[in-house]
Amino acid sequence: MSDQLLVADKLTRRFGGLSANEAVSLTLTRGRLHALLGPNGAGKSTCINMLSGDLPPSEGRIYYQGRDITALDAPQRSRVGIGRSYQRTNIFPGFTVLENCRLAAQSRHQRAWRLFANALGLRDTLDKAHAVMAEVGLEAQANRIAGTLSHGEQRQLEIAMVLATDADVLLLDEPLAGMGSEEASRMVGLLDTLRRSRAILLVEHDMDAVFAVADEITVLVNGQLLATGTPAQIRSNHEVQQAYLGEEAFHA
Ligand SMILES: Nc1ncnc2c1ncn2[C@@H]1O[C@H](COP(=O)(O)OP(=O)(O)OP(=O)(O)O)[C@@H](O)[C@H]1O
Repeated sequence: MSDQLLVADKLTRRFGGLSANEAVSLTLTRGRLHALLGPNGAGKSTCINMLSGDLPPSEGRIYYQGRDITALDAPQRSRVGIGRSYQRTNIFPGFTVLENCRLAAQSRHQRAWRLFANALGLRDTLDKAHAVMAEVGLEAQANRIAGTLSHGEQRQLEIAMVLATDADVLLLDEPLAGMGSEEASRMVGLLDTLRRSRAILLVEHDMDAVFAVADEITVLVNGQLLATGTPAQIRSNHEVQQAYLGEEAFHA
């Protein structure tokens, strides 16, 4: 089905004797935000690293729009349409917001860029940069040096840079980390909008945000998939409640 953009089929990743992910399967669908939850060390980063191509799986396959992309590395996956953000902000702090977005736009079209380095190519990346700045709400900051933005704006910029690569699968690793409540609710609003035309995988510790924005939630514990379901199903799942004993989000 064309709306199923990314399918992870029984992904396993071992580090020596440890199974950081054991036969984890999940599907990312256009128009839906899928959150990945789990206590520290559950295997969330390992999972996102396998989907982004930063870490090869020990076993299992990954499909993008039906095509097996397991063998593609991270830059190749970025070019087919899978973008990721990292736990730590990953921008060029000495460049302006606009320049950061243009560099990201160029990275997707690297080959075309070299062959056709002409005015049209420059215009295309400039147009793309303006479009993504507008989409995340940073248009007014276009000429600011990225390193002088607030923490929340830097995370917005990082997402703009992922969008500039034309990604339709967004793998977002803790985009709310370190944010105050106002910045966090702005980011939740942004995720809500971005999800409409893309598929999003969200790794996030902020439970309120996850339950507010997710269409579907997968819970990992010790590298194993404990449950997948709607927020309401996950909240009332007894095994999940046990894994998160004491967490308010599961006792509402
Ligand atoms: N490169 C590595 N080498 C060895 N062990 C690793 C490596 N990366 C992760 N692990 C181990 O795999 C398990 C899962 O780690 P992972 O970082 O994926 O969990 P996580 O759910 O993202 O945790 P957190 O919420 O703390 O970020 C942990 O036991 C971790 O120590």
